[in-house]
Amino acid sequence: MAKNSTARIAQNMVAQIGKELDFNEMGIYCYRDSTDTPEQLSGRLDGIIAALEAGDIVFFQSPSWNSLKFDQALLSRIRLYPEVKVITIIHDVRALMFETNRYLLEETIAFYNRADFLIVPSQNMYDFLCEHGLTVKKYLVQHLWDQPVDPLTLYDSPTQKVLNFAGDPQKFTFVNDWNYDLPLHLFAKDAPDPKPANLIHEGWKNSQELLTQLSKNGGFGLVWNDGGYTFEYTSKYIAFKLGTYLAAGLPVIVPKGISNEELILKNNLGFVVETIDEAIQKIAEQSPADYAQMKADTKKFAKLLQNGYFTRRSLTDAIYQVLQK
Ligand SMILES: O=c1ccn([C@@H]2O[C@H](COP(=O)(O)OP(=O)(O)O)[C@@H](O)[C@H]2O)c(=O)[nH]1
Repeated sequence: MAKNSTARIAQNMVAQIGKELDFNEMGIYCYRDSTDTPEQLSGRLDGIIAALEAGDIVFFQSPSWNSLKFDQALLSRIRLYPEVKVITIIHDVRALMFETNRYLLEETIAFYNRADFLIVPSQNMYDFLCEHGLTVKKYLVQHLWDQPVDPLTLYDSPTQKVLNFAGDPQKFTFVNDWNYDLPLHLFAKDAPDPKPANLIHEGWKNSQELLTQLSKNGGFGLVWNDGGYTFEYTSKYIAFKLGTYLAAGLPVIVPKGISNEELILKNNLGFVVETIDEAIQKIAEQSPADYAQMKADTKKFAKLLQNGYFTRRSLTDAIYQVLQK
């Protein structure tokens, strides 16, 4: 997996928080697994689970980003140990990410059905999976991705009227035509070509630099997409960037229908809008005092993400529940 990929950042973060809770990591190498012979695959799986013992609890971060067949084989190997409990953390559902992957849905749900407990990104995702054959009754909802960071590395900018967006313009093409007066700071390796006048290209930053720069820029963090199939997915998954912005202390702008809409409104963490035009208007109309209040509420909430409490809560609560009838 690419060093900078969001999936990798998220999985490493969960593993790191698990280690802080005294879990042992079973690292999984991401590779072209179709090149393995059955013997090679078997040896590899044994290596991954070498420290596993009967009665252990295993958190399976799904997908491993190898093939579904690989994940199924690994789970079968884990399942050979008596009394093992498997808690599957659904990071991403490949079948829902791209329309061309939809055919994988049934097999993916069959894979989830082999877990004793599920950590799902949202209630929407759980309900959707149930409608398509999910039978696991024990689950909890994760809600947000944490973004562990030392708050002393962050700034407190009073700037209100700017937007920040972390994402590749090839995947989120709306940034290529940014023609609003409100400046948009783009965090991505490549700038759109031609670059819109009010788009400030920040380049790719590592996690710490990104958080620091976001806090320096101030304004709002934007969670947006190009609609269509991707939008259907965002009503069920958790945008990683949402946790990033909030941990940096920035209120957010999110599209209506996103899985964590309620949480954002309830805690005064930003605006839920149907269009970018609406977002621009809301920001234009917002008084400095209202922004300061929103920011203060966001900074209070950010402590949860900065200290990894969403992940800690999910991991410990899942154990608590899976060991009970
Ligand atoms: O300069 C950058 C831009 C992005 N990111 C990371 O990439 C995430 C956003 O990636 P993506 O758009 O793929 O994720 P999504 O929000 O769709 O889950 C951010 O939250 C950051 O963790 C980063 O570290 N540096």
